[in-house]
Amino acid sequence: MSHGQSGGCACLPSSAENKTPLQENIGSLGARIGVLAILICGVVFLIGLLIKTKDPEYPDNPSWIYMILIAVTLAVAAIPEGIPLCVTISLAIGCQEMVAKNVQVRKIAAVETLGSASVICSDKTGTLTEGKMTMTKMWSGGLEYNVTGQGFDPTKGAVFRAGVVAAPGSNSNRELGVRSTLLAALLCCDTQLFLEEDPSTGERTWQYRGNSSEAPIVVAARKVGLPEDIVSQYRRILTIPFSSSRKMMLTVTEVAGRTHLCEGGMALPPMTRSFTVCKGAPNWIIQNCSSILRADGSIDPLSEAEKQQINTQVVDAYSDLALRVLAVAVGCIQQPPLDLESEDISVDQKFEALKSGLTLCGMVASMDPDREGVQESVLAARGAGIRVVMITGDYLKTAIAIARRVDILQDHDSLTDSAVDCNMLRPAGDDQYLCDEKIDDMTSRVRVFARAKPADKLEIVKSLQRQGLVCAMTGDGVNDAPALHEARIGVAMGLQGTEVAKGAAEMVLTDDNFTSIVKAVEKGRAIYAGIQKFVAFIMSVHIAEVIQIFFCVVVSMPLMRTPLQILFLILVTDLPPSIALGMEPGERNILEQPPRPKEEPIVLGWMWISICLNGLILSVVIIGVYVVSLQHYLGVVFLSDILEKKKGTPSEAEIHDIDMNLSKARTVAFISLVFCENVRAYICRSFSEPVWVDLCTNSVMQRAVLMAQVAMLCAVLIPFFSTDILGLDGLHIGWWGWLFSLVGPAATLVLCELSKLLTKWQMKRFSVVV
Ligand SMILES: Nc1ncnc2c1ncn2[C@@H]1O[C@H](COP(=O)(O)OP(=O)(O)OP(=O)(O)O)[C@@H](O)[C@H]1O
Ligand code: NA
Repeated sequence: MSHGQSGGCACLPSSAENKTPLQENIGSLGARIGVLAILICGVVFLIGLLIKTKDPEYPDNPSWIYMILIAVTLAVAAIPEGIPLCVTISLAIGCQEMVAKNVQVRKIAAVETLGSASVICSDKTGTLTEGKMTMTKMWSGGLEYNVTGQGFDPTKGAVFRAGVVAAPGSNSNRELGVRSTLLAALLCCDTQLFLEEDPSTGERTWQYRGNSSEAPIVVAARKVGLPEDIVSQYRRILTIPFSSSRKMMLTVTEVAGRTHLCEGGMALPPMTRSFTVCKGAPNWIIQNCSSILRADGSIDPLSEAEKQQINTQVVDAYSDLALRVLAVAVGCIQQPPLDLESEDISVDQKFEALKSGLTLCGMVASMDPDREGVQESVLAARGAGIRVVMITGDYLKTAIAIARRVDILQDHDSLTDSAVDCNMLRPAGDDQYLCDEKIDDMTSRVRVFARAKPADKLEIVKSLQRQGLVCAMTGDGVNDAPALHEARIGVAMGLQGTEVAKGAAEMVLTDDNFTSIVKAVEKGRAIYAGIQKFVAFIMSVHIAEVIQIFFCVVVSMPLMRTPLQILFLILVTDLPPSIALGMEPGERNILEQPPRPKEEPIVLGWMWISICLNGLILSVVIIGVYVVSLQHYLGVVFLSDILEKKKGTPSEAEIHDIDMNLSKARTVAFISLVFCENVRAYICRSFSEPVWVDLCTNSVMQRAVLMAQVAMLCAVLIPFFSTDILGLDGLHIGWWGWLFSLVGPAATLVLCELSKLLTKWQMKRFSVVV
């Protein structure tokens, strides 16, 4: 957790929101279809004029008026008005469903970007691990100790000398090194323990308020019987808070009048007025120490050789056990080197003046269990072709040990290639990063970045995205905001995160859990796949409409539908199944496929073929139904024959009859098309799998089809609405009409299912090319 200062880099670039790839995709698709539609309209208009097409209902009107009407109909048929609407609905519903997966989406477009994530950069503490640390080992004066007990319960557990069998009932709680280290550490903590009562069960559990690294210290201090009300017994003069870039915390406490640090603790030299404690990253603290506290209470100079030895035998050894190690160093001050309480002196100056020449008092090591399911999620992400990268403030060896436990690093990984200390990114010192090529080389293979500062995250995410990867990046602190903003998918922590981090992020994990990210990616992929499915579904019906109008004009048949009927089909009967397609649960192997390339268009080559094929099948089927119906009700099919008939029968009633029969034929074609579309909605649930696989797994689809049927019945049966507004007449088509309209869906089912064989083959060829 990087609750750092709100310093320099926390300012956010205030650039306008970028469009997501999907929105760009849909936009350019729409533009292309628009151009195509205008071209087709023009061609059809000219053909119609050339062959002098006439309106069968108003044969006296000039041809060009009728052709304008047809051009409008064509435009309505060609432009897929439903797609942007369905995309918006699908994304909104996706956002809703993500909430149930503990993911709050702040920017709606992130839902689909998620599906293309190719790298997840995750924090360690609290995201991959539980962030509930328990001290299991400590070290002081050359002696090693084990700490027993579990969780934050300070009433059970004690400290025991490691490797020594203690007499029954005895422990090391009263040893000088143990008490001095824990009390000193406690003086440098701002964390409290309390009992929390579960309102439903009444069960009381110990919890902490404050910093997760400090909680185990407070717990252990109570286990050895150090005072609980430390604040009232020791007055703190100065606090230099922990920061993610300093990785240390320092406090100065007033100790005037005391001879010992605490009961059973180290002796304080005479005249000591204040007491400095610095706790934090061991390597840096040990470097700053000049002396060491021995087990008998004496203080000896600390040689470079001994520092080396402590680093390898204690710090590295504990870290290899996946423990987080904090060193505790102390200093007894008679006369402070500067005015500690002055506000004119900066925190950094005070820190510089106080941090050196300290005495190494001891080391505490805490264990942080992995979150449940993290390992499975890491493996799932890997199976899905997504790289998981750990970026942690912790020590390299601890980071490696935990990365191995959760399978971010695997046995065969070479450590020099896959795990680095972030100092490697800036070997020349702070803020002087390597050149882009060198950083890219490093980020292309490294999966564990240790001792990271917030600014490192920004460099890493920039580098990954330079390599064309779509990066999800977690963060919680104010200083993480620039990295979250830069990442295609910034992920803030809901529990531990600051408001600034949430503000910069695309989404917020309400449970801070890594597994939620992977679930969200899976969902994102399903939503994207759903969008592809309804785009294909909607596009093919438009293609069918265009072909059908084109055909009617060219062979000189009365048009099958009015613009209003087409709009009703697209926006009323077709809409619910389209939305249901967008809510498809996602095919089973969705996490076994590689992430889609960033630039990939929403409609792929093989999809175009499938769309056109479906459109063609639909138009052949529906034209067939229409022609047979015309023949059935009117006895003729072509425009010229109808006009001929009208001329031959001067009686008003007979002319009305001809118009009625034409309307009946259109109604049968309309009903049949709605049936076809409902069958196709099920067929379109998969591009390659047969329709009967998982037929009923999308319950929304059943309801959507029901809605479409009801809408269709309303359109053809409600007297005034159907006849006078839509120009349909379901009341008079007779049983022949209803039965015959079922031929359409049956033929569609067979033909579209057969076309999947071709699509399957096309898909395979496509994936070989990619
Ligand atoms: N309260 C604290 N006092 C002193 N030092 C601390 C404290 N908390 C953490 N540290 C030191 O800082 C390091 C962690 O730094 P940082 O907060 O940047 O990482 P983190 O956010 O806890 O870990 P992660 O990035 O994995 O979530 C620890 O390894 C420890 O050495
Ligand atoms: Na972002």
